[in-house]
Amino acid sequence: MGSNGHNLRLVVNRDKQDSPIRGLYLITDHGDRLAERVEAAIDGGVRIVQYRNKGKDRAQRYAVGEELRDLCRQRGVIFIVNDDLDLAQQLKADGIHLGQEDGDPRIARRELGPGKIIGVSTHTMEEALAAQAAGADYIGFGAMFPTNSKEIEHLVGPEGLAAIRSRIMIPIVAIGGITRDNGPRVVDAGADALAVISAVLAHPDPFLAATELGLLFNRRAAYPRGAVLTVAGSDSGGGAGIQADLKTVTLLGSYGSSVITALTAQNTRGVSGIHGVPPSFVAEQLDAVLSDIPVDAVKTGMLFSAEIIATVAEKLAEYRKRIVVVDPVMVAKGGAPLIDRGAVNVLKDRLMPRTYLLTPNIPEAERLTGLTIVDEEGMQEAARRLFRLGARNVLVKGGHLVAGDAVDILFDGSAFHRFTAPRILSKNTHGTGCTYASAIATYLAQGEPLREAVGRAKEFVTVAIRLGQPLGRGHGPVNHLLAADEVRDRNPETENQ
Ligand SMILES: Cc1ncc(COP(=O)(O)OP(=O)(O)O)c(N)n1
Ligand SMILES: Cc1ncsc1CCOP(=O)(O)O
Ligand SMILES: [Mg+2]
Repeated sequence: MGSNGHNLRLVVNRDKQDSPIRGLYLITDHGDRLAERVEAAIDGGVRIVQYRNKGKDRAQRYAVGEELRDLCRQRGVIFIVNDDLDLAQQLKADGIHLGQEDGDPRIARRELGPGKIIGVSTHTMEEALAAQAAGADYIGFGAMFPTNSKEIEHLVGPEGLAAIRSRIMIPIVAIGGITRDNGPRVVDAGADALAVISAVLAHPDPFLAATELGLLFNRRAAYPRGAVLTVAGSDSGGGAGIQADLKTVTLLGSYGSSVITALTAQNTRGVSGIHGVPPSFVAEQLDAVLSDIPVDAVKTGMLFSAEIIATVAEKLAEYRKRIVVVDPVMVAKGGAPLIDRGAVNVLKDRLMPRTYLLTPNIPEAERLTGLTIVDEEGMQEAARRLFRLGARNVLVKGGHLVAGDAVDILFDGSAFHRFTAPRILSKNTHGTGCTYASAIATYLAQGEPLREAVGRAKEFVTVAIRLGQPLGRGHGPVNHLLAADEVRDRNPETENQ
């Protein structure tokens, strides 16, 4: 029976376009709680598991393999055994992965039959061509980067993969030292799948680690690439709220959907009225979107009330959405409060622990931490405190500081990263925060690692402010359209992938 739990013969099409060998490919380690960690990784998006056990105890190897095989079958995940042909046959695995010293793929094909998957480790063009000629269904190719998981003799790098890409018609599975941060180079070099051990199985949260790595494959998807859900209020004036969010997401190349938390009667001069949406209807909107649309990133803006914040936190947990950018909107540009008093504590207690990136401005950071922030040192302390409250990453935006460049500070739990841009003196800045957070969510959904996503979003929002529209008699909106054109022109290579 195939790993999808049916009696369907797994017909492996060797053309890479139709092959199931794509995306995130997990290789097992020898650590404790292996099945538990593998299951979390599968829930996070792993679609191929390679059981790699170098132990001497054959019974133990079989027992662990059986448990993993059953898990993969239950979840419709391909189960491949490393090196050992007998073990692969005993476990009725979906395939085998052979090293250069592990036997002839032609013999493996004869033993396993046409419906099984055969992968071969390769390190050079010659080895890759030979494996392809021998009938391999895919090749492993590496190592991409240095790794502690195995003694490696060949460090070929993404450049080595790019060099063989045009001559290899079967899937290329890149391997060796791959992480969320260096993975884009490997995907951009042409890898069909990323094989990892430690980036996922040594991570304290394998679900999140697999989710982050899985997003990298959106880098090559057709436009609109990546899907972003905004959960925010409606700004009737069109400059902020879900209107700004959907303009940003769409113009930067992703698919945007929206859940509305409040209706505001608003223009460039301020907010004249607010109607909160019943929390039950916010829940209904979230169910409608998250039960159907494959949302890669969620961005939250105005959440209005404690009940709505609790509802959003519950639904993010229910649908296991972890790439969540929370823009803690509290006060409108004109000074109107956009959140009720009790809601701030609920945001800290219920939503921040589910936040991938929190993007407070100075006043919002002060309200959330009780600090008074007058300089970058104060921004760093606020970021640390907000990280300790549960936000996985914190971006404190320095636009409200009066002196010097517009500096934002990103804290990822271990290091600070500065993002600077010339301060632009303009009154047409309505929607800046919404636009910045939505741009970050969009770039994350498109497979940019966090620092790159923040850097590109900072560039986009800075241009949008510079080109802001003198619309209305108050604070005009930032210019999403011309800013998207300008940043696209500056980064043409990202548009052609
Ligand atoms: C997908 C993939 N690529 C390469 C390897 C390495 O396999 P091998 O060369 O057999 O080395 P060991 O894994 O046996 O140490 C792999 N396992 N998977
Ligand atoms: C099995 C293997 N083959 C080449 S590198 C490697 C180890 C990959 O592990 P990690 O993803 O932790 O670098
Ligand atoms: Mg081997």
